[in-house]
Order: sequence, then C-alpha cells, then structure tokens
Amino acid sequence: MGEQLMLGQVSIKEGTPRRCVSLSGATTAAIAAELKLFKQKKAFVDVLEWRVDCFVEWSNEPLRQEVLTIIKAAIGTTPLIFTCRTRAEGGQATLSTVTYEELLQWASATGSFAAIDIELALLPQLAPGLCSRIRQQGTKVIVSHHNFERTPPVQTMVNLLEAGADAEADITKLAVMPHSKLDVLRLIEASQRYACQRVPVITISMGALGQVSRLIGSFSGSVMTFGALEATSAPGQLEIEQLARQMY
Ligand SMILES: O=C1C[C@@](O)(C(=O)O)C[C@@H](O)[C@@H]1O
Repeated sequence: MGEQLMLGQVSIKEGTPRRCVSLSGATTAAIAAELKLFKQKKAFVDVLEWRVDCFVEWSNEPLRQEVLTIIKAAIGTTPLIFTCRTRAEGGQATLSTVTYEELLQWASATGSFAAIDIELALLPQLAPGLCSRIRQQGTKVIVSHHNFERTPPVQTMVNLLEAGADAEADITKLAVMPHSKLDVLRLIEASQRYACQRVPVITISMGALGQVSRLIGSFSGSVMTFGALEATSAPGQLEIEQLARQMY
C-alpha cells in the first residue's frame, strides 16, 4: 500500500479501525436532530456519512445544498462521506444511472466531502475514469458492494474487494448478510486475506449474527466500522457509544 490515507484529518489505517455514523434523517428537521445527537456523542465518532438516499428530497438540488450547509456548519472538522445507496444494495434511492452519476459529480464539485461512496455494480455504467476524476479533484473514493441476501464464498468476496481496488478506489468496502456463524467467519477470512493488499478494506457481516465483525476491525483488518447515533442505517449496527466500548 502507498502513502498514508487520510479522510480530512483522520488517518485510515489497518489496526486502528475508525468509527463512522450515518446521518439518515428523512427530513431537514430529522437531520438537525441527528446533528444534535452527534454533538453529544462526538467523542465516539471519527467519521460521518450522509446517506443522501434517506433524505426524501434528495433530488431537490437547492434543498440538498441547504442541508449540506447545515451539516457542514455542525460537524466542524469531522470528515463527511457522501453515500447515495440504491435500492438494489439496501438503500432508499430508485434512480437512473445518469441521475446517480450526476449526484456523484455534484458531491465531488461541492468540495465538502472527504470521500464519496460508489457502488461497484454501477461502475460499468458510469463514465469511464469517473473514480480517477473524483480523486484528482481531491475527494477519496470508496467503492462498495452490498449483498443483503447472503454471504458469497470467500474467494468471491476477495474478488469483490479486489474489483474495488481495480476500479481505482482509495478504500474497497464489502457488506454481506450471514445465515450462520460460519458465514461470519468467512467474511472475516476474506477480510484478513485481502487486508494489507492494494487498498484498505471495510468489511461488514450484517445483522445480529454478524455484529461481532463490527467490533473486531483490529483483528479482521477492516479500517472502518459503522455504528448508529440512534436510528440504524443497516441491520446489526450498534449504538455508537456501545460500539466504542465493545470494540477491541
Ligand atoms: O456501506 C455501509 C455500511 C452499512 O451498510 C453497514 O452495514 O453498516 C451502513 C451504510 O450506511 C454504509 O454506507
């Protein structure tokens, strides 16, 4: 791996998993309430993610910009990730690839995000070189893949992580659903096999069964774990203070 990866002022490295919480409010008022909670729980949060797909007016650009201004004013130097999670990968947004790409370009152009999440499955339909262009503009790229149905075989998961690196991601992310403890162990195996390779990894086994994967990043090699301020943005997330206390 090359030089130290930074999200804003936060270093991202194997062995020191960072804690991220999502802003997943549906309205401006709900996001403002989340920001209040963030202020109370700031000590436990390294990174924030704005799950734009959860905001019902995500397609209204002036309003989106307004909410972004409110968020930026409240979070200080805490780095912010832009994520528009599509329905196919467990999110709320149903949108065309064109609109998805416009959103990514908007996020990049604002200069307000430390990183942008891009879904691996959509990359072939996006403009070639989009990841590198976003990176050249100074924003990091997280290429992600979610499987809410099941946990694929270990080699398939390693390949998915590798595909993120091939797409020139700064971070490659995989979240899968387990149906057994062995599935959880498989995700951890894939994580550890890929960790320390070309780019840092974020790996998550979702649901109650997979909760342990959110606690052991220092063991699995996952550089980031997602917790909740209150409402969860994915199954199995722990409340952020509880997460901070249980991680090792
Ligand atoms: O990709 C991820 C991880 C996640 O799905 C989780 O399982 O915690 C939560 C999402 O908000 C985030 O974008």
